[in-house]
Amino acid sequence: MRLNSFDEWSPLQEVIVGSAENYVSHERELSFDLFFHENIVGDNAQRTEWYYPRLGHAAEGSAGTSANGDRTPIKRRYVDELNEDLEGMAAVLRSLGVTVHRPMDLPARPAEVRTPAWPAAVVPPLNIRDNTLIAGDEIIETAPMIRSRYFETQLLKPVFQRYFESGARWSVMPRPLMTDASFDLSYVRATNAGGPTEPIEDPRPSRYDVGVEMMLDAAQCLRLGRDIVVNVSTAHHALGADWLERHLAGRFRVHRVHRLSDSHIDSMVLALRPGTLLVRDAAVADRLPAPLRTWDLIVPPPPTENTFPSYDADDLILTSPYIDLNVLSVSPDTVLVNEACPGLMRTLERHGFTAVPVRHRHRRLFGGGFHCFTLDTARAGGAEDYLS
Ligand SMILES: NC(=[NH2+])NCCC[C@H](N)C(=O)O
Repeated sequence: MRLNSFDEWSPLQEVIVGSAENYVSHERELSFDLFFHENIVGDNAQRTEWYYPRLGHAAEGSAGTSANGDRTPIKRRYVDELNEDLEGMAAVLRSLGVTVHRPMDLPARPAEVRTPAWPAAVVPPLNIRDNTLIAGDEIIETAPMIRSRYFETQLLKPVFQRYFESGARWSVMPRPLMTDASFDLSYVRATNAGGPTEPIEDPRPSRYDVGVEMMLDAAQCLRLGRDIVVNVSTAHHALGADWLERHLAGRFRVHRVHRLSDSHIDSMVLALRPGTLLVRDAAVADRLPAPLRTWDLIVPPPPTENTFPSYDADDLILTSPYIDLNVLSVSPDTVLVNEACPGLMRTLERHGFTAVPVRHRHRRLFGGGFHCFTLDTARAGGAEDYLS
């Protein structure tokens, strides 16, 4: 087990696939609403066609959310089917010769954690891409932005420890106190002004307020050998990018992009091989560092509503319909794609890729696709310079 992962496309040797065991509810409180509100506003408010309104009573829940959060239950059928799909994904990866690791499962009893500033529920380690950046031979646990995900990387410890024992570096970005005042609310308030979703409640004062803190998800990053593109939309993201830049100085070049999306960029742009980007829209390239603007762009057909299961009014939709752009490359010419997206598969095949269809039904309910719920820990590529 040697940790080595510098890019998103070179031959995949080892990967962690997330777990949704005992995913019983979403906890609605400021940090959750802020993150998914941003997403739900539509990933980037400048493009109204990317709006997708929050559904059901849960939408009203954010106005009256208690300090400990409002637990919005998730139907057991969805969780069971998601776990079936995760097992199916793992089986496909193994059939392609990839070593698959899994996190510890969340126990069945409702877990709760407490910090000096707040208590929170604990959600399973599903979208493991979000809270850990693998930068070459280093595990970097990023500074979380959602209270119910604060200790999520603890469930990955057995895997991380084995990589560390094999020589990996292992760092943790400073953990935020994550009081309401830790968040820069200006962006989400500006993008919501008069928009279709409810405003974020005023932050509650706390004795632990220290001002805006660094909070940055690894899914805001795109890894390209010795270069890492980082999306920054808020002051708390910018502080996280400052830490990353300082920590990686001399090993990686960090390139900031401004508000490419509200936070995560892996359903906006992915690099499928050197010189080729999969993008939601050709205009995305204009927001990227100059060397990437000359790369070939693959723009799949826009998603259609019948691509997704129909849901009830009380089911919380957590992603845009563009979530299936969130593919996973197992090599520079082979990509795992949601089997419900024949248009995307055909588009990739026209560009010379092998598209491997994999079932993943409820990606909109759990906030992520194939790239989100995997963490590629060993690929063949190295710290190449793809941007010169
Ligand atoms: N690593 C992740 N969880 N990425 C998911 C990004 C989903 C994106 N906000 C969308 O709504 O399409």
